[in-house]
Amino acid sequence: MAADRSPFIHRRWPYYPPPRLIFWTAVFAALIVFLVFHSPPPDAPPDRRPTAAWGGQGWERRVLASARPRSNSPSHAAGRGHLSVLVTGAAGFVGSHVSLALKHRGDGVVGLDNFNNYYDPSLKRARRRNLDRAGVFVVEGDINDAALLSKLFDIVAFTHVMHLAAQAGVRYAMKNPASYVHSNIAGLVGIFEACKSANPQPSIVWASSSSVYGLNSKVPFSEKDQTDKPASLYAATKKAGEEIAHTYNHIYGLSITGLRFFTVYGPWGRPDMAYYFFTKDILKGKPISIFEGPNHVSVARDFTYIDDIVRGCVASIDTAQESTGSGGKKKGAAQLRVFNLGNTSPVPVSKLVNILEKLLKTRANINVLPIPRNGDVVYTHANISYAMRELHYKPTTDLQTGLKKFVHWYLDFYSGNAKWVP
Ligand SMILES: O=C(O)[C@H]1O[C@H](OP(=O)(O)OP(=O)(O)OC[C@H]2O[C@@H](n3ccc(=O)[nH]c3=O)[C@H](O)[C@@H]2O)[C@H](O)[C@@H](O)[C@H]1O
Repeated sequence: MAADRSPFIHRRWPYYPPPRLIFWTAVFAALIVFLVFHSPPPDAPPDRRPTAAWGGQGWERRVLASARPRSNSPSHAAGRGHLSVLVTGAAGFVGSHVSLALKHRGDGVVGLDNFNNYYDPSLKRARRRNLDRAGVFVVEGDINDAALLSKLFDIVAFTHVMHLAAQAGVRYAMKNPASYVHSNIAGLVGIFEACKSANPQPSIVWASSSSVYGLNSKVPFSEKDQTDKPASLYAATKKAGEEIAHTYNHIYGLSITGLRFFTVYGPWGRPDMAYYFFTKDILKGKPISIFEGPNHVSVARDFTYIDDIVRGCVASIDTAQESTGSGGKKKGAAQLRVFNLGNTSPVPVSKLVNILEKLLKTRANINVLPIPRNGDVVYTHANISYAMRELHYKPTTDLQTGLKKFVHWYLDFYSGNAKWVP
């Protein structure tokens, strides 16, 4: 009888299933386990689902280890408690330097960066290797990913957020305006949203820009001056960021410090900036353009060396008061500050090129062109008395000294020998 041949009847326990059944059951179980551990949290909206780049137990362990401050950190010794800082844009120029400075003095640091290709991402990856070696884990993700930010704040009670991720570059805003809105407006709001909901709320220090002074002609630029004439979309998004900061401070009690950086340069810098691509082009014998203002006025910048900027950033963290809200509710007035971080010593771009020529021992092939109408301003000069008073900020590196360090790094880096020299 066919029924008698069936393996499933007339059997008594203990029952030993055939090997093929065991195999398929195991495959099925493994599939279920995989789906459970890789599916998004049920409340995550579909467009905010975690990507393969973050999540999982191993990832969380790395975040936690990176966020842990050293028990004998100077911040703790100075009575500021243990600091755990989320640094956005950590694989960027300023972000990588600030992350290392904080880590070296014993603070916990977690980096966040989307490694976009605005400029050569291999430079960002090289910076990330430096950070890895120092024990800073850089999460690969976007500041617009609300689920990722909320996850990071679930895992770590960050005391501070150093928000340096942005779409940089004044002239590129003509080519890709949407990227400025995405990063500098939507991304900033995303960061403030995550911070206001966090419990405890962190204090925030973020990068504004000297470009907010726009078409102002009164120099040096003071934080008290009006900033309602931005000359580029980049400047307009940074100015908008300052206003948005006011709103989040006012409604939610977030402690927020904005830093107006003045043309930051140095080792591990940004290849889209003039000093960097002038170096590259001079070495290649390619012509470079030096812009000049109306009536042949020299275009000049208050070039500021990276180490001075890092000291200003760290001092901003150390003097930031705590946010006053919790669970999205304000409990009292909170600190709101804006500082100029410049060098207070503007240098014409033609002088910068002279210094590079001497350092590179190569004559530049120069075209002098009228300044294009694409967002550039003729002159920047920071008044830094407020930062000197509140942050004890005091820039110490002149352009000659700073460019020497940059050129030294540049030659090493592109011959494959660059080591991190803080
Ligand atoms: O302080 C800021 O907030 C900004 O600083 C930086 O902007 P900028 O000061 O414009 O720097 P950068 O492009 O290096 O041009 C330097 C000089 O070279 C001149 N310049 C430029 C290109 C060229 O081909 N020729 C030339 O003369 C040019 O006219 C200018 O005078 C950051 O990029 C920006 O992200 C933002 O942080």
